[in-house]
Amino acid sequence: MLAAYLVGAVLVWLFRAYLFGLDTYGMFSPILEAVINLLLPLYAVGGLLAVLVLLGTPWGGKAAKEGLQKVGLVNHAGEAPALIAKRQDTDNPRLTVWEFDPCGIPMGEWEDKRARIETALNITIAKMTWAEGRKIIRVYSAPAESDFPALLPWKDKYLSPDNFVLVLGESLTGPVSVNLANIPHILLGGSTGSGKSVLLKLLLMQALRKGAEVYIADFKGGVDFPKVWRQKCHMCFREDTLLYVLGQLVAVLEARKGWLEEAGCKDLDAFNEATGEGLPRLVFACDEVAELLDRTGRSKEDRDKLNQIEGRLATLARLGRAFGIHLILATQRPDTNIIPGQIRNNMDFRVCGRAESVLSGIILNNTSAAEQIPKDARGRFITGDGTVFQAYLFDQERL
Ligand SMILES: Nc1ncnc2c1ncn2[C@@H]1O[C@H](COP(=O)(O)OP(=O)(O)OP(=O)(O)O)[C@@H](O)[C@H]1O
Repeated sequence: MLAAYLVGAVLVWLFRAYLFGLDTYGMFSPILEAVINLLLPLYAVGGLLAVLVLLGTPWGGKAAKEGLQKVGLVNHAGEAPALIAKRQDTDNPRLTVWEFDPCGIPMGEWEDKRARIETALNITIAKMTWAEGRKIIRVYSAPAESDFPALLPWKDKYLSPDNFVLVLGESLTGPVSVNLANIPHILLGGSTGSGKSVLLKLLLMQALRKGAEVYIADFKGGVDFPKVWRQKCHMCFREDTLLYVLGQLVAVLEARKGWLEEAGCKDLDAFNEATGEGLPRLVFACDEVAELLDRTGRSKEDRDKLNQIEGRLATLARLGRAFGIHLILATQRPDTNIIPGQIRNNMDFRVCGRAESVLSGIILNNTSAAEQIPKDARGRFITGDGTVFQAYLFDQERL
């Protein structure tokens, strides 16, 4: 439309004598011609400026700003974020990327108002990230009607060929995975029935298939782990056994430390490559770690034992990465001080299922994150970076 406007202006200017009948105004003709000569270029320049302004404002920018204003995503001055650009995602054509100038609104507030932003923009948000050194907020969206399947059965072809990548499920942006070689420990949270035990086992199954040795603490006598698990994993059914096993893992850590130092290798993979040793990764898992570490009503002797268990877990959490020793801990209890900071702070990959705000705050440092998971969703989780995904459901009898 603007191009037609500009072409029209040029044509009018070229044929001005004919169009305005300049010759017919006698002595006023030169004045009229001068006025037209001045006005038409001004008209063209005005059009050009309009083009430039429109090019700088993406399609729908005004509506997006108004929508966000209406749902209350505003800064102290009452200003809503400005849309800078909107495009199709190059990696995943199903997604649209919205780039906003956040106008000083912190990411936490975007997360808190996620559902309202979805309504305002009529989209389903797949994830939100900072870009360009926190100058821009990128919102990755799918069409509003997009949803996760209620069930995503596990298929063996999903097993990652990469060392030591474990896959968890699928988000709207694609598969969600974690590489234990880079992020060594995983903390899973979720209220009862959220699907965290199934997710924990999904991760352990992949670790086993990749050649890791798996250690499981389970004080319910193994009822949660069918026979096939007990055959393939080292099970700890009692606190004494657990203390002993954790002691062994710390001893392995110390031994590996010496070997790596001697060989001048920075981590387990480098050591295995340099020496051809093939030392396995060791994974320790506990489905209810808050329960395990709870001292309430326990005798002095038991509390001493739990202190030692906690100390050994903390050592593994702090030093395990380089030596290929990993923790995967799950909890459903929203007790802030039961998982000690020195363990929790070293668990960098955090995932939370359906949960109350306190548990969501403990796992993800964001009390409203887990609200994005519908109450009836099973196996639906959100990661620390705000990615929602549906976990693969696998048959735990077929380990
Ligand atoms: N990924 C999934 N997809 C679909 N359904 C799932 C998924 N994971 C779990 N479920 C369903 O949810 C039920 C509860 O799962 P799970 O036992 O893992 O929950 P939980 O959070 O560990 O609860 P609890 O702590 O009480 O054991 C399962 O029996 C299964 O029917």
